[in-house]
Amino acid sequence: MTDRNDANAAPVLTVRGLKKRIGGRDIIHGLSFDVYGGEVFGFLGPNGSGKTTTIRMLVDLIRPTEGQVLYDGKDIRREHDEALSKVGCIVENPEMYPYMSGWENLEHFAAMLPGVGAERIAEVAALVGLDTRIHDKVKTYSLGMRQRLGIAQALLGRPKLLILDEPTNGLDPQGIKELRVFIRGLAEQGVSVFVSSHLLSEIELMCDRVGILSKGRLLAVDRVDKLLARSTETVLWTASPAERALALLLEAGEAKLDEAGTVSVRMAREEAARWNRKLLDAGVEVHGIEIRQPALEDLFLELTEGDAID
Ligand SMILES: Nc1ncnc2c1ncn2[C@@H]1O[C@H](COP(=O)(O)OP(=O)(O)OP(=O)(O)O)[C@@H](O)[C@H]1O
Repeated sequence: MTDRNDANAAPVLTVRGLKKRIGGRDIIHGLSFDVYGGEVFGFLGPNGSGKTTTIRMLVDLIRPTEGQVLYDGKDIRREHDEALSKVGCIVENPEMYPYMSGWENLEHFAAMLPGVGAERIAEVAALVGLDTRIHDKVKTYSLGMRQRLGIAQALLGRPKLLILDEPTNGLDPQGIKELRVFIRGLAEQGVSVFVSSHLLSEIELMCDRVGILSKGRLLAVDRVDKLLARSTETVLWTASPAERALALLLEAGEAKLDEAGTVSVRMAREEAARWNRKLLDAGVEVHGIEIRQPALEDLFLELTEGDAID
């Protein structure tokens, strides 16, 4: 994994000051970020945070109120066709004809793209692992296969960036795993992927960087490991009397006592020894300490707390 702060890395997608106002209400409040060549960028936010609205602006389905979207330096307003030729996108469920075969569906879309013929259709079918079933009718495909056919369609025009809106929706864990492997494979071949999700855990493992969206604002954009370094560990004490341990640890932070009698509190690993001594000095018997690594999910939930119910 390369460090995307490298000044020489060229962005495939550049977004600057992107805003959307609908019906007098600001939905998107000025997003700015870049997606670089060959990286997988996760666009994360709870339901209703504005992911789909943003993606619609990125692919020119709706017009931004303000701001700029550039693909490979080409502005989607001023150099519309050239800019959009760099991007393949699946927003929600792609339209497929169930009574036609996968191949016929791809042929249908290829007809709109100059220079895309049978050879490229065979290539994308193989790329998404549908080569053995490509001549079967789409109505016989599983959801995962339909999804892959949608991706094949988006890849027909050899885009530099693939945009996927909530691609894990409706997939079982095996399907999610396959999608992850596939997306990483695409990135390794130099195709950048922008993938949105409301469930961090499902895409954390496939992304180089993530942007966390809440109420139309990007709260953080960084590499997964750097985001993790920002969050603190949780320390769990099994001690008795547990209530006494809780009372003391409440001085350290928002300590909680669970039904099993374990007191948990978020604190840096280095702090744990000092607080443990305090417990012992106060006559609390400590039976065990566990330091739990922060999960990106915790940081995500913390940053976006309360967002989904707004
Ligand atoms: N055409 C519209 N008119 C009015 N409000 C809209 C419109 N489109 C989106 N919104 C509002 O903008 C906010 C963001 O919606 P959006 O669909 O972009 O969120 P999302 O993050 O994609 O969520 P979800 O995953 O639920 O689709 C929501 O509060 C939604 O109600």
